[in-house]
Amino acid sequence: MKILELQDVKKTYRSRGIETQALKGVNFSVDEGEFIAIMGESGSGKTTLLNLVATLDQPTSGSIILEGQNLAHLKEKDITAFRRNELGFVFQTFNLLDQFTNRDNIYLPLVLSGVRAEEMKSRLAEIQDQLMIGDFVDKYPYEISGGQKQRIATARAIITKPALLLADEPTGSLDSASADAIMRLFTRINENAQTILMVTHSLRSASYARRVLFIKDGIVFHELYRGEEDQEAFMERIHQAQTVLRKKVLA
Ligand SMILES: Nc1ncnc2c1ncn2[C@@H]1O[C@H](COP(=O)(O)OP(=O)(O)OP(=O)(O)O)[C@@H](O)[C@H]1O
Repeated sequence: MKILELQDVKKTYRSRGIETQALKGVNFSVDEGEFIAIMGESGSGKTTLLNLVATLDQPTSGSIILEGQNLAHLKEKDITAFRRNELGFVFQTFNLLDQFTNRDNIYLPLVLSGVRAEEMKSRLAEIQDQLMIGDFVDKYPYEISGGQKQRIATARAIITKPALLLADEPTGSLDSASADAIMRLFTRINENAQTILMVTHSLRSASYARRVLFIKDGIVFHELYRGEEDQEAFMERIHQAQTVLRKKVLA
């Protein structure tokens, strides 16, 4: 079953009389239960793509079909409900609220959905150790580092058990041990049938995915499936593909 389909998606930004074509016709689909990494150089359109799927912005043309629903045909209130019930996000900016403790930031989406306090506690307990957030979960966001904020933001995104998890550079601010811990957690989430779409610059993080999409100048340029390969072999293949693709562009 397809959870997501993009058909000829284009996005042009217009600001101060300047037009930037960030996406020039993106086509791909995602089956339920996939774990996909999106790679591409800075400015290639990765965040734009994720924001469109996250329903935070609309394409200039083309269709985005999420769980069988064309987003362009949904009313704003249905989109809000959809976002809350089906999607989880980890943004580059984290979007944590400084007036709440980290714990309350993590609980916030559950509070909004009316989940009981006991249930919130037990859900946090399931992920707290792997995210290594126990020591600062009762501090405030302004009291912790960028990498620690990233892990709190990740906890908030996954605590609702979203059908589709969208993550923009979820390991961007982390050392390699913390990055590996997050990627192992993503793998566990994915094994529980949740779908993941993750933007990353990290070869190592990408090698945890089952498929890698390469985006270049606003289009999907290439893709790799992991198949039966182990992570090391897949990482090597992603690296080779990157090198070849870069050369092709320069040639
Ligand atoms: N709000 C905006 N207004 C105008 N142009 C924008 C806006 N957001 C992004 N762009 C432009 O669209 C293009 C794609 O940007 P995007 O942020 O999607 O790239 P990216 O691949 O995520 O880059 P990075 O890896 O650096 O985060 C870039 O040329 C960027 O300058």
